[in-house]
Amino acid sequence: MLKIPLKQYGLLLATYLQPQRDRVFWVAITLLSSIGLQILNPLVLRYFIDTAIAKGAEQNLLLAACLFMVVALTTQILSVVATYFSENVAWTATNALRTDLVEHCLNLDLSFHQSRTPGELIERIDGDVNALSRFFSQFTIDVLGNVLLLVGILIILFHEDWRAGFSLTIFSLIALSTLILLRAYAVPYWANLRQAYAQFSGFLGERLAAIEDLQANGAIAYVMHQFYQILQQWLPIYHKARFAGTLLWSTSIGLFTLGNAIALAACAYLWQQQAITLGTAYLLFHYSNLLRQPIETIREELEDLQKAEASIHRIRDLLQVQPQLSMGGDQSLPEGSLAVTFENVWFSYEGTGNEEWVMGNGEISSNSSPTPYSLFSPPQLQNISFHLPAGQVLGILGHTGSGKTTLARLLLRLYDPQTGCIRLSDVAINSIPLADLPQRVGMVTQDIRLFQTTLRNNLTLFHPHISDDHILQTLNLLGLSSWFHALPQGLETYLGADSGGLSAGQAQLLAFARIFLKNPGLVILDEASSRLDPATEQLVSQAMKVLFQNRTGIIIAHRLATLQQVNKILILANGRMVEYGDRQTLADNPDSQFFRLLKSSSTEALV
Ligand SMILES: Nc1ncnc2c1ncn2[C@@H]1O[C@H](COP(=O)(O)OP(=O)(O)OP(=O)(O)O)[C@@H](O)[C@H]1O
Repeated sequence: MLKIPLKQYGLLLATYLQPQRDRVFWVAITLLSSIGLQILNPLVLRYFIDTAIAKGAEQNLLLAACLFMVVALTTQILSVVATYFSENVAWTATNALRTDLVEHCLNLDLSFHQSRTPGELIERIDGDVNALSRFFSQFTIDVLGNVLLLVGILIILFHEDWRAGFSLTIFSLIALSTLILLRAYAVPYWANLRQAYAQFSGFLGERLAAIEDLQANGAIAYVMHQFYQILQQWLPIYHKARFAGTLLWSTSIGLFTLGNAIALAACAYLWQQQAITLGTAYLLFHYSNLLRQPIETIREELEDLQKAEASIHRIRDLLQVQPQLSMGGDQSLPEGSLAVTFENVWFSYEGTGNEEWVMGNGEISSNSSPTPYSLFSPPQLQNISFHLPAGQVLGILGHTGSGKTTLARLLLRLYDPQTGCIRLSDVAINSIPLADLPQRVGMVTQDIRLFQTTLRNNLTLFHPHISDDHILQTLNLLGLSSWFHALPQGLETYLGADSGGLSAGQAQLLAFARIFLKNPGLVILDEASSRLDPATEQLVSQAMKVLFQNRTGIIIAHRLATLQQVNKILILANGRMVEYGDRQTLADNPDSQFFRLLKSSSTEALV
């Protein structure tokens, strides 16, 4: 039963097929013509047989033979053309839908993305859209065309002899309904198999992503053990699905053999009664064969419709999800470095909708994994207030989970605080257009992502207007020029899946260069907690100095050395600001936490 009103199918088809109506028109014309010709050709053959038996004029026989061949050839050509057009229509429509979905997802809030795995979204954008491809290209025309073909054949059969028409009509109805019923029986088995396959892919993907940890911990044997277990569970599911499929296939063969038998019996009877010619007997038999195509196609299309229905449902749900962050106002930030002010800021992830992204039928949407955060946990940031003057650098310290990254996320408006206000040089950040903020605030995260593309694209993030000279100057400034000159193809060097063999420190330097090219007024740096070799550490420290020149900086610090570069210190504990002040003043004050941290002089104390 359809769960989606017909109107919605219509809307979807109209949205994505309207722009290419000319092509759709040609798909319809070619498909319908090829169907018409398929009905016509047996009639030509009957004429040929009957004329030959009646020893008719040779010229007529020749004409009929030529006509038969022309029609057969044209049918083939038409079906190739129809396939070409419909593939084009499907590609264009599904790509347009894919583009809309990708753009939509990329614009959704971080809280949405953090509440689901990338795999889920890939399945929506790729799997579901693929399932719609046939729906776009052929569904309406195919169903309509094949119903017409079926009705056309039956009308001709009735016209030839009502008994043949009647018996083959009953046969068609029984065949169609049996196949649809059997398909319904087979579906759950196929669904189980697909589910098992999805689980297997998920298992494999997760393990491959963690290969370094697995090898380092000697966990390969454990993974292989789980792997065998999954394979063992898979086998019976596969057997059942294959059995159901074979049942469907053999029933279909049996049914159409029965159809042929009915046609042959009708022919024999009518021939005996001298009610039909030999040509007509052939015609009846041929049509009974021809019935197979529309019956099977209609069944397949109905099957596809069911798949498409589930996909449409999920895609519609995804498109209905709207960003919860406001787009911001129309104020602009002053040029140059930016002062940062937090005024009584409270923030909790629980209010952001992380757990509310439940959509529609709940298939993709429900937060299937239990939320790791207690519903009653205290806010992740509590009453944070501080002022960082423009051009100064702030070092944030605090134990794991104390809220350091969260504070940085608020500055980029990846989340909005529930109460309080954040200002950049006296302008409230929610009054600046949301899209403008990343141009003025740059952030280097711990987990630097390099893309599989050229070094230039990785640095400019595909902005074409940044000149090569500017890039080279930046690399030089950050102390990367000797590394750069060792690259085989300079800026065109392709960074592959292993990020071009870059070390964590080098990747960090590239991320600095990215930020430098944007020239923001505030730079937030989530320092890598992993240790760097002394040479790279030196390079990173130098580069940091350059990066913070004439800019306001915020460093989530993990190393004592970094703290020498900062003007202010903020210490967080469980989301609360336990200390804020001038670095030097705090370092000189034996009662301050910072003083104690410095005394302990261990890097572990910082994180
Ligand atoms: N997306 C999220 N949804 C819900 N809670 C979150 C989310 N991200 C972080 N938290 C929680 O918020 C708290 C603060 O996390 P945050 O990442 O800001 O800490 P941190 O000080 O940066 O820690 P670390 O030094 O380990 O990066 C933690 O309790 C964490 O579990």
